[in-house]
Amino acid sequence: MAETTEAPRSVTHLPQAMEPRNPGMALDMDWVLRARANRSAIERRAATLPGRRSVKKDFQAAWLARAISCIDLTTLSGDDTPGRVARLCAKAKRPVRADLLDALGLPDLTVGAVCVYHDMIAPAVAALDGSGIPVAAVSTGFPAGLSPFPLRLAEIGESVKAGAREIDIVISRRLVLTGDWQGLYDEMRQFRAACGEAHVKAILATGELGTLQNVARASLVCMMAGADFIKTSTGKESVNATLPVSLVMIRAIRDYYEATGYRVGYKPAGGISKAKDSLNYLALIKEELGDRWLRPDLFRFGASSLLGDIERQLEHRVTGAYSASWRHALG
Ligand SMILES: O=C[C@H](O)COP(=O)(O)O
Repeated sequence: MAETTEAPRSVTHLPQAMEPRNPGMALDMDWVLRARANRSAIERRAATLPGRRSVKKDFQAAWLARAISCIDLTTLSGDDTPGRVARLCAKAKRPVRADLLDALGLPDLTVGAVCVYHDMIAPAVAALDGSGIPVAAVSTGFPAGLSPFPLRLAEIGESVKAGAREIDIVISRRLVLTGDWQGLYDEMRQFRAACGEAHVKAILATGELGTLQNVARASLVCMMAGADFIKTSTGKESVNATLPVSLVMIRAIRDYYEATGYRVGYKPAGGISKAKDSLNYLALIKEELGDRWLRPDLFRFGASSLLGDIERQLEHRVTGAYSASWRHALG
């Protein structure tokens, strides 16, 4: 089994994004229709990743810290309250106990963002004030994206006004399922325009797109329409982030970068709850896209419970014992 032999370069205090924003381009239908995905080859490659790559024990804590810095710490529940969001934000600012960081020789760190529904933006912005951690809001009739189009655009505007610096939109899956690439492009263009300065993550809901070829094409169309990030899932589909889907999406990101010079970010989301899984995703990104993408301006995990497991693993490295998972609620 190959091991990644290096520590991640600088765990925290990562330089702020200097990346020029993807402006998008005209819809290139030939390119979209050329995009294919060979399911069996992709599944084979994804299946061998965990066996081929492992992070050397000495560097595991640093890689787990890197994973934390890339988490969009998320709560998307009908019973969210300002109190729960404030507790989540406290965790976002101090995701790992100071004594553990000291023992592991890790500097202070925070998560990448806090991700909430519209009504929870204000309490999140208040709780994160002065921390530099952005609030991301899910939008456009999340999770199904089937509310009237003008309302979906208005929702984006309201969330930006409320202080969200990142907007996670859901695409209309039917546009993909019917091959209406122009319709998807136009929709995404308008979502991007409504976001203004806020960065836009396009949620493809890959578990509902039918084929990996559709995932590849939808990824390209959203990037052509100006997505800053492409994101797998809402977390509410029956199949959410997977390694094969990720391989398809990050190869689309690589193709887009090679053709345009613009780096688009990647966010796997939904069902990523184990520290070990987060290391597999980081290894995949490192192999396919390189180190530049292993920073929070270009990579995020959408996750509600991953942080808790990472903290348990870090604690285990210090104390030799695992604590009960209930001690790591909220994250
Ligand atoms: O975008 C984030 C997802 O909704 C979180 O999903 P999860 O609760 O399965 O971690």
